[in-house]
Amino acid sequence: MASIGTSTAVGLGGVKLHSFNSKPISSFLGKKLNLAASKKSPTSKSKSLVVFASGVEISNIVNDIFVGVGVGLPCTVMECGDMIYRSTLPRSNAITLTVPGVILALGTLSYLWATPGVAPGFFDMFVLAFVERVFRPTYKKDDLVLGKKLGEGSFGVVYKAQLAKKSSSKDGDVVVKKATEYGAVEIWMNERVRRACANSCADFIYGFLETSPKRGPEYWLIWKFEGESTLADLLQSKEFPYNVEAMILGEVQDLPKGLERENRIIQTVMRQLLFALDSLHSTGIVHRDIKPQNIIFSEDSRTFKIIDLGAATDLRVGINYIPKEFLLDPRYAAPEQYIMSTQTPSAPSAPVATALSPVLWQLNLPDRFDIYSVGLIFLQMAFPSLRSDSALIQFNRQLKRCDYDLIAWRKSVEPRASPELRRGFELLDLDGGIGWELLTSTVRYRARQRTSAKAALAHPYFDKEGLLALSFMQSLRLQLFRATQQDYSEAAKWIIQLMAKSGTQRDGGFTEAQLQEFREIEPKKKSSAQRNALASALRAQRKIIRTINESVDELNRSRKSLWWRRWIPREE
Ligand SMILES: Nc1ncnc2c1ncn2[C@@H]1O[C@H](COP(=O)(O)OP(=O)(O)OP(=O)(O)O)[C@@H](O)[C@H]1O
Repeated sequence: MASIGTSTAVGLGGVKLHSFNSKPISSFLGKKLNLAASKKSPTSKSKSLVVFASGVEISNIVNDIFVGVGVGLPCTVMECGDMIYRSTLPRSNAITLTVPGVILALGTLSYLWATPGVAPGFFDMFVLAFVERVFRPTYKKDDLVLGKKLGEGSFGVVYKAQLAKKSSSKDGDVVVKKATEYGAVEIWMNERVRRACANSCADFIYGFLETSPKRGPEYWLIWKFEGESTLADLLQSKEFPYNVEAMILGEVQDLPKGLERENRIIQTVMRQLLFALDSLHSTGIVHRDIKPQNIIFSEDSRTFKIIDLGAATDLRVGINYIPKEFLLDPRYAAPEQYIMSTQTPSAPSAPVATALSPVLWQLNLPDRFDIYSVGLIFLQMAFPSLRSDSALIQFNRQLKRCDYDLIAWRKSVEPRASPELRRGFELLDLDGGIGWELLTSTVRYRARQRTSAKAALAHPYFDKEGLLALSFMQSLRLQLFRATQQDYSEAAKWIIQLMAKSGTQRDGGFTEAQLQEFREIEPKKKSSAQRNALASALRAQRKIIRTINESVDELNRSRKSLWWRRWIPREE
C-alpha cells in the first residue's frame, strides 16, 4: 500500500473511480498522515488505518460509481501529481461526469426497467404491497352470502355471492372462488395484477385462507362480479360479432351488415385482448391459460378482461415458475410444452430470480405462449366454422400436419373451402390482407418468431383508416414489423450455402468441414469401438448430471414451495 490516496486506483488495474467526495482520512484523525513518504513497513496502527480507509473507500466506490469512471493508468486518469499534497486539499464537491460513467448508469437503469422490471418489482414487493395491506378493506367467510354456482374447475368452485353487510351502495355482487392448494398462487397473482394493471383482469377484492375442521385448508378469493358473459358464451351465438357490438362500442355502427362491420368489431375485441395481455406481460406475468372461457366481459368498463390466474406464472420473482410443470389446455396451447427452455434450471430464490428476470425473459420470451392462444381466438372470431371444440381440435391437427405454418394450411384448405371458410379468409384479406398478416404473426411454431402483444398493438391492422391510408411513418412501422417477423434461420442457411461455394483454403471463406460445425450436423463417420465407448461415457455423464439437477430441483421445490403463502391472511 503506497498511500491512502492511491488505494482506490490500486487493485482496479488502471480503472480509477474518483473518490474526491470522501473526507481525507487525515481529517478524521486530526493529524496529517504521510504513509507514502514513510519507508517503514506498516505498523499495526497503520494496518488498522488501512482497513478503516478501505471501508470508507468502498462506500465511496459505491457512491461514486455512477458519477465518474475514468479508464487509464492511475496517474494519467487522476492527474495525481503530488498525491500527498492533494490529500491535504479541501475535498472537491464537483460531480465529475464521464462518458463511460453515463453509459454505465444508463445501461444499469435500462436493465433495471427492462421487462419484467427489476426495479418496479422491488418497489412493488417492499413498498406498494405493504401500503396496500394497511389500507384495503378485509373480509371473512361470515361476510359473504354464497349464491348460485358459476363454475367448477380444476382449481376450485366458483359462486356468485353478495356481501352480508354493504358498506356503500356501490357494493354490488361479488364472485367467490373456494380453491385448493393453487388458490395461494391465484391470490398472489391477483394482488400483483391489482397493483400493476388493474384494468386487465377482473377486479380482485380480497383473498384469505380459511381452515375448516371438515374440509381442511381452503383459499377464498373474492372479485367484483364483472358480468354474465364470457367471450366463449358470446362466440357460441350465431349473432357473433354483432352481439358484442353495442356492448363494446356503446352503440350500433352506422354501417350495413357485412364483412366491413364485422371486421371493425373483431378489431376492437382483439385490441382489448392484446391490451390486457400487454399489461400482464409488462409486469412479468404469463397467463398460460388464455381461452375464450377465461375472458369475461366487464359491463361497467365495457371491455373484455382476463380471469382465472390459477395457472399463471410470475416470472419477476419466479413464482410458480417450474419449467418441468405441465399446465395447459391443449385446445389453445402453443406447440412448445414449456414457457421456459428446459435448459433453464428451476427458479432460484426470489431476489436472485428478480435480478436475473430480464435475462431469462429475453432468452425465453415466455409471453409468446399467450400470444399463440390469442391468435387462435382471433382465428375463431374470423371463422365461425372453427368455434366449436371439435372443429378447433381438428384444425389443430391440420395445422400440426402443416408444421404449424398457417400459410401452408390456407393453401391446403382454400381450394375446397366451404363458403363459410371462404368468408373468413375474405374478412382477413380486407385492407390488403392486414388482418391475415397479423394473424400469421401470432400463430407460429417458434415462439421467437411470434409477435409480442405490444408490437401487435402497434400493427396497422388497428389503424382505422386501413392499409391504403397509411402515413409514411405507419408504412415504415409496418416494414419494421415485417422485418422483425422474418425467419432468419432461412437467411442464415442461405449465407452458409453461399460461403460454401467460395470456401477453399486458398480463396478464403469457410471450408466444408467448418460449415459442418456451423450446421450442427454431425459428419457421418464410420463407427469404431473407441467412438462407441466415448459416446456411452458421454451419455452416462449427461444422465448423471440430469439426475443430480432433478434431485436438486426437487429439494429446492419442496423447500421453497409456496413460500408466498406467508403473506396470505388467515381467518382465525
Ligand atoms: N369476476 C367475475 N365476474 C363474473 N363472472 C366470473 C368472474 N370470475 C369468474 N366468473 C365466472 O365463473 C366461471 C369460473 O371461473 P374460473 O374460470 O376462474 O374458475 P375455474 O374454477 O378456474 O374454472 P376452470 O378451471 O374451468 O377455468 C367463469 O367461467 C365465469 O363465468
